[in-house]
Amino acid sequence: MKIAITGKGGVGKTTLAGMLARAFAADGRRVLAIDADPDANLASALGVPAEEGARLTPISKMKELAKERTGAGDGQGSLFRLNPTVSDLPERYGIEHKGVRLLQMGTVEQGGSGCVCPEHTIVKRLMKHLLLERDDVVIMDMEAGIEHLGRGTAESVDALVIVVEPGQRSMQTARQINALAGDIGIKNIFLVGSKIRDDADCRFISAAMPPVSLLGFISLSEEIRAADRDGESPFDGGGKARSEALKIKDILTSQLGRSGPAHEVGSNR
Ligand SMILES: Nc1ncnc2c1ncn2[C@@H]1O[C@H](COP(=O)(O)OP(=O)(O)OP(=O)(O)O)[C@@H](O)[C@H]1O
Repeated sequence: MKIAITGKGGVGKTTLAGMLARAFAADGRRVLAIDADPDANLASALGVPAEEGARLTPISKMKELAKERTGAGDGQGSLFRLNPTVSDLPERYGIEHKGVRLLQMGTVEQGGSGCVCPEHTIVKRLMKHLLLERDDVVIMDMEAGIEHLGRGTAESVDALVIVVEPGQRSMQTARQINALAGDIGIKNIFLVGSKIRDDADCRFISAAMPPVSLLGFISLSEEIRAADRDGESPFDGGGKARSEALKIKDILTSQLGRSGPAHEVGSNR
């Protein structure tokens, strides 16, 4: 099952991605969490201790690896392989925490004149590998947008979860992402309301984007704020945040069970 999480900056994407990853792992699923947002700290949201998280380097920053795998020389415009081997990278460069393997992807700008650098090639190829060839539950924490998903890989995303907070600006971003996602062939698009204070917030979000299925809500909570401060996962707190995340995971699983996955490699167990 491949799940991409996006939404406007600061709405709670990373918090949700971390808790969902932990929720699937708690079910005994093999989970790969991909940090594809340079601003995010998915490691901390997963509860990875800071010193362990510091060991992670974004794949997009591994120049030597990119050179080695693509065979690229030093010179500008030199030729290099466009289909490098990447299947070992999650195990080699990811870290494991409570059943979740975390990989930091980073982003790569395309070169000025539209040229594609070796690092970009590695990231694109790895993304394709994770979406098309891996058997895990893959949870991707993305920037506000879906630039990581090209036409070729977007079709393999089983669910795009757009996180919104109760406000016009995050809903506006959600509508834009929804339109774009439909254009590139993502079939299952869902909404999660985050930082919810009361019933009025729930009603606002429920009414704002009717064609998109709502998976549930994460309450605005002191528990989540304190977990972020202390570098812990709110999933470990055992409070409301955990139960809300488990509920969202169950609804998502049952919704996807109904519509069928976009791409199935094999059994997950
Ligand atoms: N439900 C919540 N209750 C209280 N605080 C929250 C909640 N969700 C997120 N936060 C806090 O809001 C801030 C942003 O959350 P988070 O990093 O998850 O959002 P994001 O959408 O991934 O942000 P970015 O776009 O910057 O990566 C963090 O300080 C986080 O602890």
